[in-house]
Amino acid sequence: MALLRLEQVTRMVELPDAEPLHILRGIDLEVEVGDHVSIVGRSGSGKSTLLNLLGLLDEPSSGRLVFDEIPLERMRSGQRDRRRGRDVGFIFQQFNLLAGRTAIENVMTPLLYAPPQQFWRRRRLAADMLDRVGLGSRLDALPTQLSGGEQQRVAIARALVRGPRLILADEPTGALDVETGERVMALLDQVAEDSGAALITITHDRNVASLARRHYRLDQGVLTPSTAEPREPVLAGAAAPVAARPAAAPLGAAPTAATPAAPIPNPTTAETL
Ligand SMILES: Nc1ncnc2c1ncn2[C@@H]1O[C@H](COP(=O)(O)OP(=O)(O)OP(=O)(O)O)[C@@H](O)[C@H]1O
Repeated sequence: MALLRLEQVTRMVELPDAEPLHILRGIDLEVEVGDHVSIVGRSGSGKSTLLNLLGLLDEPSSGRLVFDEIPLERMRSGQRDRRRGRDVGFIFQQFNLLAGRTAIENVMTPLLYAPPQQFWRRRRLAADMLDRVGLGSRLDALPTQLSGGEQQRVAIARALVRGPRLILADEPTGALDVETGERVMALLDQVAEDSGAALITITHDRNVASLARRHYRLDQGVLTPSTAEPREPVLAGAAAPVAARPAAAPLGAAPTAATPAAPIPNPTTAETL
């Protein structure tokens, strides 16, 4: 089933005393439930602009965007905000964790609208999610006490705690070294798949892109399907090459056949919080 469909979507901005700037041109994209899509593009190709549309943060200048069978133009802004809060999880290059808040407090943030009496339930959901990304023993660590890879795993837990149907990862490994980035990406791919979420990874890193099942290239606002580019050779001392779906076990709590995954918080449960 198509979770997200873009049909001939454009995005244009009017500039004072200049020609309009056509940032996105006739974008067609369909993302299924459980899909993993990579979008690769150079700086200035329109990636952030596209991400804002995919995340229901912005509207197309023309064309149609349909989320979960509902055309964007038929959603009122409050409905769109609720959809975004409930169904879309964002992961950014710079983690964007709240300084001075512990790992578990950060992961609980998307659940904060819940009534105060549900505090322990929210805490349990957040703790389960942190356990799932291998940080079950670091619940009370502050961001400054965590490595870059660990901070990104907290950000992944935060993005997934409400059981979103779509995860948008914008250069998710951009602030990490090659080895840590590959392991974090493998984990993200795995938890997204386990929770049945669609994952769209926007990146300039072809190794990160190679994990996706479908590949696109964005060039001057034009999106075209592409094949996976060959992976970069791995430098001496860096991580061993990973397969298309590498095991994330070294991170700690990733599932294996012998040790099944901790349950992903049930979206419907999280939704009712
Ligand atoms: N509101 C705006 N007004 C004017 N120009 C804009 C606006 N938004 C984006 N642009 C321009 O549109 C182009 C695409 O911007 P966008 O931020 O989407 O690129 P990007 O691929 O995300 O780049 P990067 O990888 O460097 O972040 C850029 O040339 C940018 O300067």
